[in-house]
Amino acid sequence: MSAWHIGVIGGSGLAEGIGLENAQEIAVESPFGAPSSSVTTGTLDGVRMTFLPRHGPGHAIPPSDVNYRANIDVLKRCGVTDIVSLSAVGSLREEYAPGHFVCVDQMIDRTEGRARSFFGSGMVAHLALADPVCPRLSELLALSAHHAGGTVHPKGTYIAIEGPQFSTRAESRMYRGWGADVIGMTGFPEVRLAREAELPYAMLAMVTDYDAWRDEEAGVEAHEVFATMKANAALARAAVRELVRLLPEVREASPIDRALDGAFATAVDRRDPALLGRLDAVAGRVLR
Ligand SMILES: CSC[C@H]1O[C@H](OP(=O)(O)O)[C@H](O)[C@@H]1O
Ligand SMILES: Nc1ncnc2[nH]cnc12
Repeated sequence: MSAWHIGVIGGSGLAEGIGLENAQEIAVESPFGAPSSSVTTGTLDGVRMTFLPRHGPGHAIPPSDVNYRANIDVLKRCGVTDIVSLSAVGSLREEYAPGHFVCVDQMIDRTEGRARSFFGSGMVAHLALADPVCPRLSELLALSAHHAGGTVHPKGTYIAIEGPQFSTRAESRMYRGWGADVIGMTGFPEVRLAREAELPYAMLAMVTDYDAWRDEEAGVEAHEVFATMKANAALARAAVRELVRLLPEVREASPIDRALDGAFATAVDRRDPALLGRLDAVAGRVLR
């Protein structure tokens, strides 16, 4: 049992932050390179919160160039216990309309060539990812978004594409056929890395468009995403404020807090000391 410390990763249209009290901006270094930005740390209703804009100040970093490893490492170094991702998504279902929230529960990875693990040669780790999202945090998030006045879908399968271009109609229809409900460009490898860092992760996805699968309509364009996000950013911030009110006073342990237990394949005498050094925050609990 411990205190909550929620890390919020703000996506498109949410770089300005979530209105923290006693806010302090801190530049935190990571052995995995430069994070998207300095973090803003503070409180909301007495709960410790740390905010990081995924695409950096002024949205200068595209999805393929976000240093997801540094971002997660930095949040871990700040003492974050759980991560909430705020993300703009396209909808692949008629009933998930622009302006609605989706609390994603399953995810499909179509990204390419992004650094997707903190581990590697000299320290091999295999973690379970059958349920990529933390059910406890995701349920609380769905309730918070509902309390904030949003229309919320408590489940949905998210597919991450490499981007930066949006999908063709054929791709969009194929993803529907695969069972995906919403589409974005940033959920992977973020969710993989959060799990490796033993941080429960939930995504509050905000539907901004219908992607490209509807025959009678033009495909999504970026200005549509930005306009919908602008209109709904206040609702997303309100959902985060509601989340803080709904959190149980004490944080019960989650199985994800121990995700690295039993995950290491590499014999102790074959481990790479340089890599182990970089893992001081992410895997500090087990390697100390
Ligand atoms: C601006 S349209 C595409 C852009 O929006 C989403 O970003 P985020 O997930 O950070 O909210 C999507 O993944 C793309 O990066
Ligand atoms: N249609 C879409 N495809 C990929 N990422 C998105 N982010 C918002 N809308 C999107």
